[in-house]
Amino acid sequence: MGLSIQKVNKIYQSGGTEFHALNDINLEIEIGEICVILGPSGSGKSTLLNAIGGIDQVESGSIAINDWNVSSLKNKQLVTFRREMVGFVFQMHNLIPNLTVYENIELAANISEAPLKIDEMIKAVGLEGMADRFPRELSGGQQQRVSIARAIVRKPKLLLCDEPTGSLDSNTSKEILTLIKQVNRNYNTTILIITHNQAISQMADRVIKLKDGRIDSVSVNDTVYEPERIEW
Ligand SMILES: Nc1ncnc2c1ncn2[C@@H]1O[C@H](COP(=O)(O)OP(=O)(O)OP(=O)(O)O)[C@@H](O)[C@H]1O
Repeated sequence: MGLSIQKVNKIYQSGGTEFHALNDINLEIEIGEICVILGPSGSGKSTLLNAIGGIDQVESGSIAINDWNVSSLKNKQLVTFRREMVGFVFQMHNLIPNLTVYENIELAANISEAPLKIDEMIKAVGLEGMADRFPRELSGGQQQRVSIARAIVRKPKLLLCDEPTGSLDSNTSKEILTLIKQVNRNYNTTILIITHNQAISQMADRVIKLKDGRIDSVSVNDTVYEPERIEW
């Protein structure tokens, strides 16, 4: 099945005027794909990601993920959908400052019926020995590792990343992308990555370009690079 988006429209109302942030978006993404979403600022990337993740409602059209018809879910079902299906990673990782690494991940694990083991998560993201540190005691890249652990501890089918390397240098970015690739491999997680960095599309199976709230192009890569081999 995978992700199927049909004729999706999103309109924002502000100050009495309407703004069409998404216009007739159609898109098919297969399970286990890494998909990069590119486009200028304001082209609708975050709006699309938030609609897919059930954070935002759309005006019309349908968004279906496996057996979930996201666009028709109501409040309580949306919460269940997000809890069972989706992990989010943002540029600003939104870790809770007065909780340790372990506790930040635990908080996410607690809302799942069968989470992965927190210690194993910490190891998997390369933070062994740092479980008791607070976010302020970590580098930006390490904080992003925690946010990835937090997103995947619930074993989401879909990992939605909004500028996950936006505030990181190129080497740290490659490490984080390598980690995201490992998540994709180990759990067959479908991954969507929003980025301004065209280079990141080298690791994608599918590249979507948005422009003015419309799909400008969709391409499928013949050659998919390992993140460490990306030419930055
Ligand atoms: N809550 C809102 N109310 C009104 N307009 C909004 C709202 N959220 C977003 N928009 C507008 O919708 C358009 C798309 O925004 P969106 O954040 O999806 O773009 P983006 O491609 O992710 O941009 P960026 O790369 O700068 O993050 C923008 O013009 C934005 O100003």
